[in-house]
Order: sequence, then C-alpha cells, then structure tokens
Amino acid sequence: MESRSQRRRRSRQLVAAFLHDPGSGRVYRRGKLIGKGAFSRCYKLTDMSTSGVFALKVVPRGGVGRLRLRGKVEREIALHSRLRHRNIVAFHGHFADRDHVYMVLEYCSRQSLAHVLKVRRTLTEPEVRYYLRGLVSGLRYLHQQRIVHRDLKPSNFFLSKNMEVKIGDLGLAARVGPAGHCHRVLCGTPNFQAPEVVSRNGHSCKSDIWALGCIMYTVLTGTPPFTAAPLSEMYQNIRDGHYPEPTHLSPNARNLISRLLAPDPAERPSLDHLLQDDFFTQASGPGEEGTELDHMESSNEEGAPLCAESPAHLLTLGTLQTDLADPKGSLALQVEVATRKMHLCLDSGPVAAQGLPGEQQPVLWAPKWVDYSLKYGFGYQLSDGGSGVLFRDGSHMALRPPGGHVSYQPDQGTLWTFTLRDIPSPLRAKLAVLRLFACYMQKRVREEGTMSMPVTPASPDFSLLSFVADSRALVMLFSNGTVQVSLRTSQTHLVLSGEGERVLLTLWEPGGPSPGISYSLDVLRSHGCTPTIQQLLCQGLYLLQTVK
Ligand SMILES: Nc1ncnc2c1ncn2[C@@H]1O[C@H](COP(=O)(O)OP(=O)(O)OP(=O)(O)O)[C@@H](O)[C@H]1O
Repeated sequence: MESRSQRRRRSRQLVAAFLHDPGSGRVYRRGKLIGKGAFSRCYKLTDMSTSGVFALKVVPRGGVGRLRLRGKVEREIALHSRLRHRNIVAFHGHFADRDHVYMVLEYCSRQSLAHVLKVRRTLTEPEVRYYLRGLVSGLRYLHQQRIVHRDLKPSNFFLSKNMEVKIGDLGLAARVGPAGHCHRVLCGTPNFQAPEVVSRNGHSCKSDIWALGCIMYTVLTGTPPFTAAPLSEMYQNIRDGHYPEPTHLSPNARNLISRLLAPDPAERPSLDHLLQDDFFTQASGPGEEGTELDHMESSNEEGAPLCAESPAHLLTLGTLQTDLADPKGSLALQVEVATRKMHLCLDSGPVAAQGLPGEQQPVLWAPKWVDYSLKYGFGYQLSDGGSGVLFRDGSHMALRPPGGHVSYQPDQGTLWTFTLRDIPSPLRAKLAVLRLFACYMQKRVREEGTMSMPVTPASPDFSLLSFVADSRALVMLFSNGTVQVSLRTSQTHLVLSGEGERVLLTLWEPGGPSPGISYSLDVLRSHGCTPTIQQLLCQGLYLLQTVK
C-alpha cells in the first residue's frame, strides 16, 4: 500500500513530455507551462497528428483532499464537456493516467482579462462594451443550459488570439434545480459574491449577473465595488448594495452598474434585456456578430515572417531597442496620440446595422511589408511606390520615388538625403537590405495585382516611427500621424489618416474593393462602425497597450 508521502510525491511529478489519450488514440506533445492554479497546472499542448494547439489543464489525482478534488474535477468535466459556444472556452477532451487527470481545452493565446487589467489597471467604456457583449452571449448560453458559473471574474475570462472573450474555468459551476437555485454553499471570489449568496440563500443565474456588475465596476474603476475589511463589513455592504459611487464614469455606465448590483435578484436585468440598456445602445462593440476575423486566416499576406510569437515586439525610430523594456518618452506620446485617434472612431456610434456609405480616397499607407525585425528590421512598401526600412538599431532608411532618392534618419531629429550614387559607404549595407526588401515587396505587389489609387508622394522626412507586433497583428505609427493596423494572416488592414475631426478611416478586407473604402468620422458617428472595424480597433489598442 502506498504511503501518504509517496502519494504526495507522485502527485507533484512532472507531466510527461508526450501524452496518449487512450480514448481518442491521439498523441500530444506537452509544451511550456502557462500557469498554475490552486489545484491545477496549465500547459500548452500540440496534437502530434494535426499540429493543433490546445491548453492542457492538469489536476493531480493524489494529495490531500483528493476525494473532494476528484468530485470537483468530475463535475467540471461533466458540465464543461457538453458545452459548445464561441464565448465559452471549448472543451476538446479528457483522459487520465495513474497520476493526473487531463483536460484538453481551447488555447487562448492572449491569456485573460486579468492579464490585460494588470497592464492597464482600467479599461475604457468602449472596450468594456466590447468584452461585455461577448460575456453576455456566453453566459446566456450557459444559463440556457441551466448552469450557473458561480466564479465569474476577470481571470476566468480568456482571450483568443483574435481578442474574442471566452468564459472558462467551470470548476465551481453547478446545475440549478427546478426552483432556479443550486446548493446553498458559499463559493466564488468573496468580492464578487451576491447578497443572496452571502446570506446563504443559494446561487441562481441572477447571482452571475450580480458578478457581471462587480466586474464591470472593477474594470472601469480599477477596484472592486466591495472591498472593505473585515469580511463581515464587506458582506453587510454587499447585502445593502452599498458601494462607492464611481462619479467619473458616464451616467449610462453608472446606471447599468446600479441595475446589475440591485440587492434584490428579481430587480437585476435579465441577460436578454441587458444588451438593450443605454450603455450598449448608445455605442457598442462588435459583439457576437463579429465573426469576420475568424474566417480570414487562409489568405496569407505575410511576406517573410520572422517575428516571434507573443509577447509583442517593438521597433521604434531613434532608440536602440527591440523589446518592451524602457520605451522612450516620444514613443509614449505617439502611442497616446494613436490610442486617442482609435478611441475617437471606436466610440463614435452604435454598431453599424448595414454597410456604411464610404468612398474611395487616395490614402498613403503600407499595403506590403517584410518582417525581418529579429534580424535586420521591418520593411514596408508605401502606396506612393516608395519603400522604407526601420532597422533594428532604430535608424530608418527610405527610397523615394520617382527619382529614387534615399532618405536616412539615424534618429528622430536628423534627416540626410542622398542620391543612390553618392550614398556613403557605411550606409551601403543598409541600402542593400532596403533594396532587397523593396524588390521582394514590389514583386509581391505585381504578382497579386494589388491596386492603390494614385496618391501624393510622401515628404522626404516621412518615416515609420514605430512598429508593434505580435503573432497575430501589427500596428505601424507613421511620422505624419497615420496609424495602420494590419492582420498578419489575411489581407485586412485599417488605416487612420488625418487629425482631429478630419480623421479618415480606410478599410481593406478580403473580397472588398482593392483600393479600400474610406469613411469620415461623421459617417462613423451617424452609422456606427462595422464589427470588423471595431475588432481591428480593439486589436490595435490591445497591441499599443503593451508598450505603454
Ligand atoms: N484555455 C486556456 N488557454 C490559455 N491559458 C489558460 C487556459 N486555461 C487556463 N489558462 C492559464 O493557466 C493558468 C492556470 O489556470 P487554471 O485554470 O489552472 O487556474 P486558475 O484559474 O488561475 O486558478 P484557480 O483554479 O485556483 O481558480 C492561468 O494563468 C490561466 O490564465
């Protein structure tokens, strides 16, 4: 018979590098450890036959309290494995060996909303609308299955690579009984427990809605509505629905929070009515209908991708840096200006019900790029026929049409121009890289028949100031204030040009007109943004936040 210490040792054993699911016959390769929970560890996982990537949640079978834990895991598997919804982390399978129980889950490469909050502290109202729409959609499905989650919190809201929010961790989820309640246990994160839970009257679907109110308050203000110590005082505040009024939020946000945090569960809005609240109808995010990005991954736009997977990667003019450490003040300013511009569009109106009235306009942008940022730099081809490279050492070199002058900027304050013939010899290696990139990109443009409207050529001092990218998307910040968000894996680009009220948003998407369609801020205000536009803006904001 195995002793307790032997069992404990065994339960702490490393998870094997290769795992075999006897039920499905699949063999998986275990990847890096993503994180640890109170009872579990989570790894990246690759299916050896399909190369599909998953998250593997591993729960030890041994150890103290193993019977209770086994019951909990069994319940989690029984509930989670039957669920299928785009806003719920997908459950792909489960198996066990002598030491562990394994759950194969959808891999959410952007981690969770808690990770976003750690960097940002608070989110803006348009972003919150975006996330809440996905959460409401997932939660509505869960409640339709008569399941209450009971542990809704930012760390259980996972983010896929294209920023879709997915409810996960159903370890505390339970089925509701015929009366709409489940067992009268006190569980979940204390700050987010509803009055009826604190009073031991049991969880119902409305208790999850209370938690949504706590989450909305937390992500908008940076602190939960109920935090007081001692716990008894906090529980009293919860029962009374007594929390500090977030006066700096918009009246619509405050009003929705107070509806969600109604002490009487019957007074809280149902999920069906929630999205009709003024907070959502005044200006809203892409929500459940934002499917476009999911279906665009097959048409590869990338020239020669060498950029590493997440975390985000940064090159910026005039600073010798290739990572996120110590971004300089000018970068912070560029990021702030770009962020403001993106928010101006994102918060411009309700979600567009139909196509927007746009027009084709000449826009200076980068239809092609070559990402060799880990080796040489980042090259781009402009719609005026020019091209440039932002080098790893923070310098920038551009070839200007039609005469082929070369502009060189060792930093942001200095500009040298040369003809091709009299380029100084120390710069010849950089020129060779630039010409190589330019040739490659022009060939691709010709092959693909990419069209651009004739546009006024860029000025000699025009440059790419910064480029921020991860495995999914990239943001380019140009010296004339233009911001471009492009997806790596499809021909989808969004460009914001112009300033203030004259901001022009231009969108290129697969199947759309090849010169792109431009929309003024007035059009966005009167018709709203399409889900694709909103999703690209959120993706761009997400990347920019990583360099703040
Ligand atoms: N499907 C997933 N995709 C990507 N990362 C995940 C996924 N599921 C969990 N993680 C990450 O793995 C880590 C551990 O998650 P896990 O669910 O095991 O515990 P937890 O939720 O953090 O803690 P606890 O179980 O105590 O509530 C977390 O950092 C989480 O963000």
